[in-house]
Formats: sequence, C-alpha cells, structure tokens
Amino acid sequence: MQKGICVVAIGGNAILSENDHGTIDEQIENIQIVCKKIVELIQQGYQVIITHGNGPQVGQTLLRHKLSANIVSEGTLDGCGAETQGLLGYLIQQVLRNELEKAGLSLDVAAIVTQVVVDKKDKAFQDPTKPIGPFYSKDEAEEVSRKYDRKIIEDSGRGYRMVVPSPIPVDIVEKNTILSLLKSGSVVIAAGGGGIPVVRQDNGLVGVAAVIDKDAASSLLARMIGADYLLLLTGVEKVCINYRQPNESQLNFLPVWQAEQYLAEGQFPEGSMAPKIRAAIEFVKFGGTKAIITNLNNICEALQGETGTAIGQGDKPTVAEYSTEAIAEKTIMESCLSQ
Ligand SMILES: Nc1ncnc2c1ncn2[C@@H]1O[C@H](COP(=O)(O)OP(=O)(O)O)[C@@H](O)[C@H]1O
Ligand SMILES: NC(=O)OP(=O)(O)O
Repeated sequence: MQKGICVVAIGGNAILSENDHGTIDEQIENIQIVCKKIVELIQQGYQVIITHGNGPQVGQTLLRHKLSANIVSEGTLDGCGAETQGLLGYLIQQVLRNELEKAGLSLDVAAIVTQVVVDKKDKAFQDPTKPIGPFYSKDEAEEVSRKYDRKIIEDSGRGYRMVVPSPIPVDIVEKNTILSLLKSGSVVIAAGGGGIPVVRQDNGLVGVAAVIDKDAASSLLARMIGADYLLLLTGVEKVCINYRQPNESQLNFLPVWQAEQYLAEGQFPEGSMAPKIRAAIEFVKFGGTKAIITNLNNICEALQGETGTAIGQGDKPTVAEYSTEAIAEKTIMESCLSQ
C-alpha cells in the first residue's frame, strides 16, 4: 500500500557527530543506521527521497584546501560544497543499495548533483550565519578566525564554529530530473548540503561562496515534488524548549502557530534548530501532512507518532483557554513530571 512521499533530510552533524573523530568509517556507520531505517520505510510503502547536510564536512573540506593552498590550487566554497555533495551522495547511494539488496529489494538509487539557485542580493552574503566545520574551544576559535579571516559563533552550547553566508534557496535547477527519477520508482538523493549555491546571470548559472541550509532546501524540494512528510533527522530525539536550561522540556507535537511563537521568542538558535523549525513551518503551511524532527534511530517510530517532535496544523487556543502564563505553567508541570 502506497503511504505517501517522504523527504528524509539527514543532518551533517548526525552523519559526523561532534563525538566522532570525523573518519569516513564513522560516517559510513551513521549512514548505515539511517539507511536500514529507510529500507524499513520503503517496505512499509513510503516512497523516499533523501537529502543531506554537509556542515561539518564542508568546513573540513575548506580547511583541507586552506592547509594545502601552497601546494595545490585552492578551491572555492561552492566547489567545496560540490565535493561534499559528491562524497556523501556516493556513500549514501552505496550503503542504501547494499541495504536494499540485503532486504531483497531491487530498486535503483541515484544521487543527483544538484544546483540550488539563490538571490545574489540576499542579505546573507553580508551577514554569515551558517556554522560549518569542527567545533572549537574559544581560544582555538579566535586563532582560526584570525588565520582564515572568518567570523566565529558559539553553536548551541557545543563549542565555537566558523560561519559562512547562507542565502535562502529559491529554485532547484535539477527539479525535473529529480521528479522524473521519482516517477520511475528510483530512490533519489538530491540537494545534498543544501545544494550547490548558484546565481542566475545573463551568461547563465554561476557558483557563489555560500552554504545553503539543507533544511530550507529540503523543505523547498518537498514542496516542489508534493511530498506528504518531511523528516528532519538530527542529533536529538525531540525538540526542546528552554534547551539545556534547568527547565528544559521536550515537545511531542508542535502546532505551527506555537512554533512561530517560540521562534519569535528566540527558543531556537539560528544555525541549528531555528532553520529546522522554519523549514517545517513552511512545509506544513504549504500543505504537507506533517514535518518531524528526530534522530537517525527513530525514523519509523516517529512517523508512527511514537517519538520525535511532529510539527503540524493545530488550532490556536483562545486566550482564555491558553494564556502565555498557562502554557508556561503547563510546560513547567510537564518537565517536573518527566523528571
Ligand atoms: N531547542 C532545541 N531543541 C533540541 N535541540 C536543539 C535545540 N536548540 C539547539 N539544538 C541543537 O541543535 C542540533 C541540531 O542542529 P545541527 O547540529 O546544526 O543540525 P544537523 O544535524 O542538521 O547538522 C541538535 O542536535 C541540538 O544539539
Ligand atoms: N548544509 C547544511 O545545512 O548542512 P548541515 O545540515 O550539516 O548543517
């Protein structure tokens, strides 16, 4: 039974966790976890399209280029994005094919080199916000910032990272190819690393120095192909409010109106959880059934509503039913009960 189209977006930090050493073998192991789950989804009747991040990987690639700049010619940031899209696309394509074969399924898997169009006037080019590469201590980060002339930010209590411009994705150049492959029954891997950022000029497409947020690109792709579900896989099982605070509370269901309210209150940091929440809101507002944020292990359970944070339509309660104070009180009660 066909259960709908599911866009599965795998976070770069989920593929290369800050606890890992960054080896290819560790990345393959993490990809194996998610691919086994994707095979289960396919067996259950979902049609799957895979996207992935590249934040840690594209930063590593950029550093590699910088460190060898006196030996070989240095690459561009869009080129680094293309390198990571190729490498991660290859790993996912290989691991997924192996897992499908083990399960006795003969489906084609194809990773598409995907260019994503951005606006050259996007203000993100003047204000870098996208964290990439390794997590540093404050002292290391200051040295990296001086050495490579890059802005550094603190990333969700995990350490300091370089940031690069992250313009809004406005179009996916290879969308028709992706759609044709989907229609033919292939499992498609697309818009890796948010897609290779390009702008349209009079003489055609040209790459630009940026890293597009893969959650934003995945949401755009999900809307373009009319997906039913958008799964954003990352390092946490559920989204929290008051993240890493004594009154932290996990969310099971987040209606769009409340997600917007929490975003406005600054509950979700830029560069990590905020882009996921925004991508989920855009998807649901466009007509997607639901968006889910969870970790690699819980894809199937989260789709069945057993875990993860689901973002969906939900009626905003009246002020009398649910004042801000009442919501805060309920949150505190829930967090006390869960301790
Ligand atoms: N409110 C929040 N709830 C849960 N996790 C959060 C929250 N705010 C920040 N985070 C952190 O953000 C991470 C997700 O962002 P990031 O690692 O950039 O994503 P990705 O896995 O796509 O690379 C989570 O693993 C968690 O460490
Ligand atoms: N490009 C991108 O958003 O990568 P991450 O998901 O790894 O941050």
